[in-house]
Amino acid sequence: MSAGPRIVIFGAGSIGCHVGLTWLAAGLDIRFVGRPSVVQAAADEGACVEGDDESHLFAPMDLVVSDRPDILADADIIALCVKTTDDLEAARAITAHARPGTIILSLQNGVENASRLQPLLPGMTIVEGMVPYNVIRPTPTHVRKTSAGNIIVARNAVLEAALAPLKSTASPVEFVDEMRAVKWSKLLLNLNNPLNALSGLTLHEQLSDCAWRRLLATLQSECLEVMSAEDIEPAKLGPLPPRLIPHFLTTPDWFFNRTGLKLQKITRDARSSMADDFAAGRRTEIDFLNGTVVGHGRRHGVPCPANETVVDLVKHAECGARKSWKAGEIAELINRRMAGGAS
Ligand SMILES: NC(=O)C1=CN([C@@H]2O[C@H](COP(=O)(O)OP(=O)(O)OC[C@H]3O[C@@H](n4cnc5c(N)ncnc54)[C@H](OP(=O)(O)O)[C@@H]3O)[C@@H](O)[C@H]2O)C=CC1
Ligand SMILES: CC(C)(CO)C(=O)C(=O)O
Repeated sequence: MSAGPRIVIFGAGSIGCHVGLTWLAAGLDIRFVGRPSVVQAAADEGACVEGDDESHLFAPMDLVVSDRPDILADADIIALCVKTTDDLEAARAITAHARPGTIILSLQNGVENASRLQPLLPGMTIVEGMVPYNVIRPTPTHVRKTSAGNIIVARNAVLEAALAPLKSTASPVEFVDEMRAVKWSKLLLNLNNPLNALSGLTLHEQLSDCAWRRLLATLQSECLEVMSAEDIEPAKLGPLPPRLIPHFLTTPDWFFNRTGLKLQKITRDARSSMADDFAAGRRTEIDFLNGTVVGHGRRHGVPCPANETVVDLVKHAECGARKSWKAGEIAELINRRMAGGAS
């Protein structure tokens, strides 16, 4: 058992299980709060984490997984891994059980997590993190990393010490001073989440098709305009400066598929986390992704018809309307909105 700080993963889903099991394999003191189905699966089958050419198996006795948030009481760090739509319920449990001053590391997508969480969690120290890669979960406790990248976290001395053992592993965590730039850069990638969900395709199939990439490029161009209006320069997370990515996306399939898809190491079974929400019939994080672009665009007078169209389609789909679209159909709706028509 590790003598380091105790880390409780709140939300044992795709990211929670991937991060928690990877850190457990590195010898960190990890516990999980999850749904009863995850508690049962951990007790029956143990767990498995795959990715970065490694896999780790855990026997039931290696795991502490509970559906009772009272295990938060002796947490030094809580890694918040629920969907942003579940923040309120999570915050209530944390406030009721965790010690004041506990570090809450948000590993959620979205650019405004710290400012949204702080009033929900007064007295706690909120730190933002960013998970650049995709994870799929074939069974409740079997997770697989399905694209490239390592976690980035805002500089924080306690977290840097706690996560130092990861330095020598395949999954080191990078600490940065400018987290806002990192989060907005990730938002550019997450603008694809609704497109992937609405396409019904895997990420590999969808991104192999220039028609979908052109749509993503349009969503990103609007977001980059909004960032300029807000004086945000997105961080360079890969080989390309973020402002060049929309151009790269519109290169021919033969070129993009041999470069972009390969660089990102996107496996054939990856799907966006919003596609998971569609499949489970859950509310999505659209308000915190493309919806953020629309909101900031309105504030700055930057038109965002493509993001507006996609937000509408996802919201309608959440209410039971059509979930599966072709890229050309979405492009047509965007064109109509740009021309001032209804979508
Ligand atoms: N999946 C991915 O590849 C990536 C996801 N992200 C981000 O990470 C965050 C988590 O996403 P992801 O892991 O996909 O989501 P999941 O839905 O897979 O995991 C969240 C888990 O938390 C559970 N949960 C929610 N509230 C509670 C609660 N109060 N008590 C116990 N368990 C709870 C959920 O259960 P239930 O479903 O029953 O509500 C679910 O099992 C999101 O912000 C997402 O955008 C970032 C990068 C990649
Ligand atoms: C890694 C990425 C961008 C994959 O789509 C993601 O963040 C998600 O699925 O939510």
